[in-house]
Parts: sequence; structure tokens; C-alpha cells
Amino acid sequence: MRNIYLIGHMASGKTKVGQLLAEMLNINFVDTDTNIERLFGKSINAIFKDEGETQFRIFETAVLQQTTLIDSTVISTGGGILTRMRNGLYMKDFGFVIYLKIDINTQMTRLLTDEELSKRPIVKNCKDEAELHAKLVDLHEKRNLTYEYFADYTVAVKNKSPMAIVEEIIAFLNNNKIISQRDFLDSFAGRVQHNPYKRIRRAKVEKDGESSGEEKEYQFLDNE
Ligand SMILES: Nc1ncnc2c1ncn2[C@@H]1O[C@H](COP(=O)(O)OP(=O)(O)OP(=O)(O)O)[C@@H](O)[C@H]1O
Ligand SMILES: O=C(O)C1=C[C@@H](O)[C@@H](O)[C@H](O)C1
Ligand SMILES: [Mg+2]
Repeated sequence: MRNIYLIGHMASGKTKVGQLLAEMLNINFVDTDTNIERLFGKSINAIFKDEGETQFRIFETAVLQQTTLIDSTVISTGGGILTRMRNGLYMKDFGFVIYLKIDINTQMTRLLTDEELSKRPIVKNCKDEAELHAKLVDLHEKRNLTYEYFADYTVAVKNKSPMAIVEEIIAFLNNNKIISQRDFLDSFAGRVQHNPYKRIRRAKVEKDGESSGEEKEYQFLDNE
């Protein structure tokens, strides 16, 4: 199965819903923000502060590109992923794009806790609610069209629990025959069958360029 990419404004629930969706589908989960932090050994705040937003966007594309090498994975992206058009093209080419659409009031409510605000460099320096509101209006004006342009499916998140959103996404995937039990079994069977690390390989023992008829076993372990 192709990947499922979640896009949308910050605090629309991409991370929260993505984790739950992956759990419900029993497939892997990747969060591009988390992977950027792991790969570059710094928090997103520190990357913005030390290297600037442009460098952060370069890291973000690099991490997104890595997801084109895997499949059957739910990938939650950062709110600004579509500031670069090529990112949208990668997601379209390698997966289905689900847009979690949030209204400004719901977004304000979610961001107005210290923990949520302080980890997002784009809004963390807003000095009061009015400034945060103005910033979000600006971001919606700039970004809404880009989310809409790349979305294969849109879910409005207002007043819905994470589980209700997940159920809506799964219904969309099922209705469009994007996932089926068969897909999962095939993909799982394929990974087991082709996994070079788990396979026991037999090879004829060669002596002086000639096969002795004896067989030798090579076991590749996961942690080698
Ligand atoms: N459907 C929901 N109902 C209520 N709260 C939610 C819902 N979805 C997410 N939240 C909460 O909103 C906050 C932001 O969610 P989350 O971190 O998943 O957003 P995000 O889209 O990943 O943001 P970012 O783009 O900054 O990574 C979290 O506290 C989360 O628990
Ligand atoms: O909306 C944005 O531009 C951002 C959202 C977050 O997911 C992070 O990727 C970062 O804080 C930037
Ligand atoms: Mg997130």
C-alpha cells in the first residue's frame, strides 16, 4: 500500500491522529518533525534559532524524501511542509494525502497552552492572543490553498475526537479501495519473504573453484 500523508496547519492534530491511525491500521508511523529532531540532534526550536527557517525547510525536505523509500506507513508532516511545492509532489507521487482542516478558533484554543505554544517557533513569540490570532489569519491566507491543492481527502476536525477523525479517514480509504485486508497481507508477506536479514541462505561450499556438494548455512541477524 502507498503511504498515507497527513497535512494541515500546526495543531490540527496530524501527530495525534497519525499515531492513532497507524495503530488502528496496524502499520508503521513516522512524524517528519520528530525525525528532523532525531537526525539533526536538535529541537525544532534550536534549529530555527541556530540555523534559521530556510535551513529547517531543507532538512524537512530531506526527511520527507526518505519517506519515499518506504511504503504502508502513516506519515505526519509539519504544518509548513507545503511552503515548498516539491514536498507536495513527493507526497502525491508516493502516497495519499489527507488534509486535517482546522478553523482558527479551534487552533487558537489548542495553541493557547504553554506547552503547545512554546514548541512551535512560528508562533511562540506572539506576545498576546491578538497577535497570535493575526499570525494564524496570515498563515491561513498563505497556506489553505496549498493544502487544498494537494489533498486527496479533507477532514474538518472541529468538535471531533481523534478517534472520530481516524474512523472518517479509514472509511475514505475503504470506500476508495485504497486499503484492504489483502493489501496488508500481501505487503506483510512480501516483507517477510524478501527481508534479506531474516532469511537463512544456503550456499554450496566451493573448494578450488569446484562445488563439493556440501551446503553451508548463512544466517543474517536483524542486528548485524
Ligand atoms: N481531535 C482532537 N481533539 C482534541 N484535541 C486534539 C485533537 N487532535 C489533536 N489534539 C491536541 O491538539 C494538540 C496539537 O496536536 P498535534 O501535536 O497532533 O498537532 P500537529 O498537527 O501535529 O501540529 P504540528 O504541525 O505543530 O506538528 C495536542 O495537544 C493534541 O493532543
Ligand atoms: O507550521 C509550521 O511552519 C511549523 C509547524 C510544525 O509542525 C513544525 O514543523 C515547525 O514548528 C514549523
Ligand atoms: Mg505534529
